[in-house]
Amino acid sequence: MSETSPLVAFSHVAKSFKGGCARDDYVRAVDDVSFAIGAGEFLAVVGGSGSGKTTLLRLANRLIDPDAGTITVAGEDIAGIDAIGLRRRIGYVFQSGGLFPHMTIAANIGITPRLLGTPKSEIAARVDELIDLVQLDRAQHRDRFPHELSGGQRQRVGVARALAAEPRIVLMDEPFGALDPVTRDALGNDYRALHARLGLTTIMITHDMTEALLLADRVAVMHEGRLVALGTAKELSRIDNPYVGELLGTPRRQAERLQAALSQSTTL
Ligand SMILES: Nc1ncnc2c1ncn2[C@@H]1O[C@H](COP(=O)(O)OP(=O)(O)OP(=O)(O)O)[C@@H](O)[C@H]1O
Repeated sequence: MSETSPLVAFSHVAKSFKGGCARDDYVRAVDDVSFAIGAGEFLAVVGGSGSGKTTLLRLANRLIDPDAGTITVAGEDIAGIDAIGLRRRIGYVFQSGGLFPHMTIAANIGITPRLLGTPKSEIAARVDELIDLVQLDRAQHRDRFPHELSGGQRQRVGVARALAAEPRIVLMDEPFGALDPVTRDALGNDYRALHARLGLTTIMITHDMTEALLLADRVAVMHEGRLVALGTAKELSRIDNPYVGELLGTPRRQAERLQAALSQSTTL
């Protein structure tokens, strides 16, 4: 990662929403958040429900605009970039896949190139390439509808669709959250390999600290709208923050228990 030219940078970013019972109540969804990530980096964002993770992603591709602060992509303030153009440069993978139910898998994957006016024959070739890339079966899956696929297959389609316009940056909102642990693990590892192979820069939200530590280069911890920690697994383990300690406790205990169980079974 280059310290001098981050690919995505947040500087004192804040976003509040009207909420609560009283007319003037505001929820500080994102509160004075600053961080930068370099090209090729994989950042996981963890934190409890309502801590501001999704708001952070939505700010990064101008689905919403901040009340304060600056967000830059490749050094350019995104406030001055056309929002639709920006979104085409940044892939977005939704938790539920976010596929259009009435469209085939091929049509879902090809939607962005189609909106960009890419010729039909080029779209068809690109769709085939993307189906291969996310390890689906062209013959079996290309012309099916989303409800005819498993949850894991739908998420693979979601990843293919996000990559269709060849973005450098991919934002993922809990992409593997609704999957069984085996599928989740396989998809996480496959995506990590794609991230490296395509030279992507990824920001992925997850509720699972173990997944975050295993997949990401660095982990950002959000708590009540604030970024309370950001670092590698090793760096996080040294941070003196009770919330971070609590989040790291589960993977630590799991690793210890697993180690104990494995050493017991080998001595039997
Ligand atoms: N459009 C909105 N209008 C009003 N309040 C909102 C809006 N979007 C988010 N919020 C509030 O902002 C806070 C942060 O929400 P956000 O969705 O970013 O959290 P999150 O960490 O992604 O949560 P989860 O893990 O449950 O998805 C919450 O209190 C939420 O209710």
